[in-house]
Amino acid sequence: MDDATQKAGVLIEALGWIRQFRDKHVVIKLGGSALENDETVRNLLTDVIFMGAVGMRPILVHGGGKAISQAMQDAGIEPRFVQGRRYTDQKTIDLVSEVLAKEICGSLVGEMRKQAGHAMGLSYLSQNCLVGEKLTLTGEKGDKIDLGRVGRIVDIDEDLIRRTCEAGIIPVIPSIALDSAGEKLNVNADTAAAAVARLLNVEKLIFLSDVPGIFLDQHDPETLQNHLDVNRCRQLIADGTIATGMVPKVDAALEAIAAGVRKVHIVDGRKSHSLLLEIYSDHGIGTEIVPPASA
Ligand SMILES: Nc1ncnc2c1ncn2[C@@H]1O[C@H](COP(=O)(O)OP(=O)(O)O)[C@@H](O)[C@H]1O
Ligand SMILES: CC(=O)N[C@@H](CCC(=O)OP(=O)(O)O)C(=O)O
Repeated sequence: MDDATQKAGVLIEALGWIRQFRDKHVVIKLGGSALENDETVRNLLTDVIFMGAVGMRPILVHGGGKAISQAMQDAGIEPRFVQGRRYTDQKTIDLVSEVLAKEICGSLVGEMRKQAGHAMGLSYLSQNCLVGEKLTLTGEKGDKIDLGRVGRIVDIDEDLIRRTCEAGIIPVIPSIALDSAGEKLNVNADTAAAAVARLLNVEKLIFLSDVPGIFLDQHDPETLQNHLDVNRCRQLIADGTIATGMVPKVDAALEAIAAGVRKVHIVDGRKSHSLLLEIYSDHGIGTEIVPPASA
């Protein structure tokens, strides 16, 4: 096949998927290592702009845990985590807000505008869309653990997010919520993305991570799982195959699916144009998590 025919083939393959996903909302969680490299971020944002340009309605929810830890260390504060959540006192929530809502959200919106995309930050700085309440964890002995200004999402401004998408603008949402008193809460970005996906009842939720997907054996690339249903995921968490940072991601995925989200993908954010390959080609590249066969 010559080069031109091959290029046309790629476009024609994409056509079916473009039709299928027209007007469908998709939540993309950007965080962790995927945010560390400028070129990676630029490529990912090009993909997001492409999705919007062909009629899909992407919504970006982002974290930035590594940048927050760096800012804390620069300020002489040692980061401390309990069950994967950052202990967040008043000084820390000020730093978290500065890094997530001002620096990272601002630069993602700026980069998309530079690439002629239409994007807008939705945060407490201008238009808040995440409503939260304080999260208290339970320790191994049933004791209550107070993490300060750490929260969980209880509601979203669905109308604001939908209106933004309908205007052809890509919402960019940092994982900070406001409580009923208007005070800021630090929310884990995986759970924030899953809550937005759940409450908007979107077609897809995509987690961009620093691995190609879920492995049965992380040391053996041949064991990458392309397709897992919810029951298999539960088994893999119970037997320890899915561990560490992947647990909250998969837990959040299972919650989103239970609430009606049709598919969750875990994709390698470091791989160039991973979003386009996952959505617009016949063979996705990461792991897709789907409802149980009988559902
Ligand atoms: N079965 C598994 N398959 C793939 N990754 C796994 C698995 N179990 C644990 N992990 C770990 O989960 C990590 C991803 O979680 P995390 O570091 O929180 O992601 P991110 O920072 O990209 O959001 C991987 O780097 C990997 O070390
Ligand atoms: C409560 C809590 O832990 N919040 C996270 C929010 C950022 C985040 O989740 O960022 P990543 O997606 O890059 O890990 C934190 O402070 O690190």
